[in-house]
Amino acid sequence: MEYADSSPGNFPRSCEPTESWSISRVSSVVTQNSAAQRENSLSINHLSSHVWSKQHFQPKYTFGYEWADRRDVDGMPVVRAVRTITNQFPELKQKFIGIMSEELDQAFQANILSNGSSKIPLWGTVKHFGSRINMLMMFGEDVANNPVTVDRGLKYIDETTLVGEAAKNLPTWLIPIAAWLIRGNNENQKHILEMIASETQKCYDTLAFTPGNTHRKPKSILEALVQNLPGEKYGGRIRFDMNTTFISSTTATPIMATQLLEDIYTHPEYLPALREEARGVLDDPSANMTNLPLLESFLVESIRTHCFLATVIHRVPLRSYTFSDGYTVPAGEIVKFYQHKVMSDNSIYRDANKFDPERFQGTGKTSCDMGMEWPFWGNSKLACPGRFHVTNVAKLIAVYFIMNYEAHFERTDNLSFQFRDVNVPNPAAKLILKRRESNLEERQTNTES
Ligand code: HEM
Repeated sequence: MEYADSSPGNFPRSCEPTESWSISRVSSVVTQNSAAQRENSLSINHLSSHVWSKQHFQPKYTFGYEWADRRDVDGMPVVRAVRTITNQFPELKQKFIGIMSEELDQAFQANILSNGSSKIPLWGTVKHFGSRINMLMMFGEDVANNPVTVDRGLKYIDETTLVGEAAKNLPTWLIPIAAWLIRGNNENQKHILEMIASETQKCYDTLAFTPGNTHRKPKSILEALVQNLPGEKYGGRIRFDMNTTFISSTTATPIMATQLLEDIYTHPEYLPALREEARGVLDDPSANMTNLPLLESFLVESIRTHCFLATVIHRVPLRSYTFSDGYTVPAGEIVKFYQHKVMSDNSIYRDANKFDPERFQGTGKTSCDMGMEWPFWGNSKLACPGRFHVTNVAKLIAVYFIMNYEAHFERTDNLSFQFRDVNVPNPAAKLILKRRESNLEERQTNTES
């Protein structure tokens, strides 16, 4: 087989051998197109995403409850709820800008230099306001504007990641001790689960008092989910779906946005053209972010070169599975699609290691594409429903920065680094910002015209 490779020695990133919890079942990494295409047409009861998720998240230890497997249902309610809210991007855009503007002003003031410019920690800043944007979309404005909940939510995500790692790497008897050391009395998780319960209750109360509300436009994924599941009030499903989606999605958009900013500000020669293209976008309530060809090309190239998840489409065969070329994966072994190899393949992308901002301009390729050469969002059956929101928000953040600030990095080395199979922004990277006075005039002209 041309690409399939189950030998740990051949992995260029550090994800594989460190998965010690699966050492007895060496992970298979599949990058061959035909193999993955076939997987696409398979029942999810054969190659299970759910079993992999359980091994990855270790819910028994991280969340304190086991997961029911419901993903066989087509049009899963949470997927529909995410799509419903994603479609409201034009209405949510000004609120997203409000959060960003408030937090960037604070970061600017807190890190101001004697010459009037400011040196902000880029990742910490974007992570915080980007996570609030995600919380607004998931739970609504009250939650996103509550600083205690936002703070506890971010701590809960970090703690869950650490407890999950501990559960995968330590002997069973040590896991509760490690979990206690990491999160103490688990106050952050309790706070978030209570918030989910009380917000859910509010949505059901609204539905009960005014049944006509089933048809009103939901203001959050939670409200859309309640409308999709009117009989689930006491079922636990809402808590499961919202908690899992919160943990897995909240910091992903800020990672993408930060890496896009890294790429833009390390290619300053493109700033005039990017600004010209983005003129008016922040003030136009109908602007939908899909008509920015240079920025789109930047984003596609940024996703391709950072490829922040080296592997995707993780599955566990429930019974042994044979790929079209004869390669058999035994039941219980993890299979994952090695997208980093595809994204950096010179036969697909000429001079693949080079960051070329214009590579995709005029090609029709977009950051939301799906397919074997663009597996970033998963395969078609379980593809990420959040992808339109994520790419819209990443572009919105980039436009906000480039229209409002001149900026450069204090140092351009190690802006992102590898941690296992993830390419993460470096928290130590600092961006030096100077306000663009000319932007005020531009915005006034745009509003007048
Ligand atoms: C950079 C950000 C993100 C990336 C890279 C990403 C990527 C993915 C991938 C690879 C999958 C799995 C596909 C598969 O296994 O075949 C997935 C599933 C999913 N994602 Fe995302 N995602 C992101 C952000 C989000 C956001 C912001 C939300 C919603 C708030 C979201 C909601 C979901 C849901 C609900 C699923 C499960 C889909 C299903 O079971 O059908 N994602 N995502």
